[in-house]
Amino acid sequence: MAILEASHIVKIYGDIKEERTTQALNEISLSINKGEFIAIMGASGSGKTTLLNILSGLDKPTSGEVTIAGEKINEISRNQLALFRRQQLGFVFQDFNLLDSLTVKENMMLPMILEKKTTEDINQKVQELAALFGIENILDKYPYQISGGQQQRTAVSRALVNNPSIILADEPTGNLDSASSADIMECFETIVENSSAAILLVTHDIFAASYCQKVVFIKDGAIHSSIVRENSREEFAQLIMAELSVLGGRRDVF
Ligand SMILES: Nc1ncnc2c1ncn2[C@@H]1O[C@H](COP(=O)(O)OP(=O)(O)OP(=O)(O)O)[C@@H](O)[C@H]1O
Repeated sequence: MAILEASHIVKIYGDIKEERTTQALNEISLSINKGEFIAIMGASGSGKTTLLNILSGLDKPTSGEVTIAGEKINEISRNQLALFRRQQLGFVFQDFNLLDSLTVKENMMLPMILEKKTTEDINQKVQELAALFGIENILDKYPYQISGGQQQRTAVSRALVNNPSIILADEPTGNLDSASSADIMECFETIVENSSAAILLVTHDIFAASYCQKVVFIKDGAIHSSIVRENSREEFAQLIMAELSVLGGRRDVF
């Protein structure tokens, strides 16, 4: 069942009357099923961030439609959209986006407090996710007292507290060393195995993308191709690398 459906998304930045426009997305259609784990790759400027912003309701498309969990997000009012995003979507960012003045536990609690969950439910969820991602012993620490990998595991846990239908991750391994990157990608694998949440990540990192079940390549704002993982992660990484070289663009920006 599709949890996210994007159809014919077009995004044009700028003032059409002044003729200073950039077409960032050109007729992108994409469907993500429950429990799917997908990466989007493409050269710098190909439209990845624009697409993620539109899929998450942060920005509106010039034309086209996004449906998440059966709701057309373009038709949801501003106030309702904030609520919808908190209930249906989980976000993970490159720079973790934790609140510095709150502990790990408090960072995880915040989205549940905003949802007015009971203290019992909140504590239970924190314990459950902390155990799943191995952060039980740092729950009372502040972000500056823990490593980047631990901060990202906290951010992944926070993204999951309200049981979202889909997790959107923007370069989640961008600020991590290779060991912590592997760690976070394994956390995502755990999510896919243990819940029905789908995961969509945007990345330049072949290693991170190789953990996914499918990689969609975009070029000049349109879907260029997609490949599905069938065998080992190492073999999939080779396939991704080959596809990126066909895609063209500067290698150093992937
Ligand atoms: N707010 C904006 N106003 C005008 N043009 C924009 C805006 N945001 C992005 N663009 C343009 O739209 C195109 C797609 O940009 P986008 O940021 O989505 O690419 P990207 O694939 O995420 O790049 P990167 O990998 O470097 O983050 C680019 O040509 C960019 O210059």
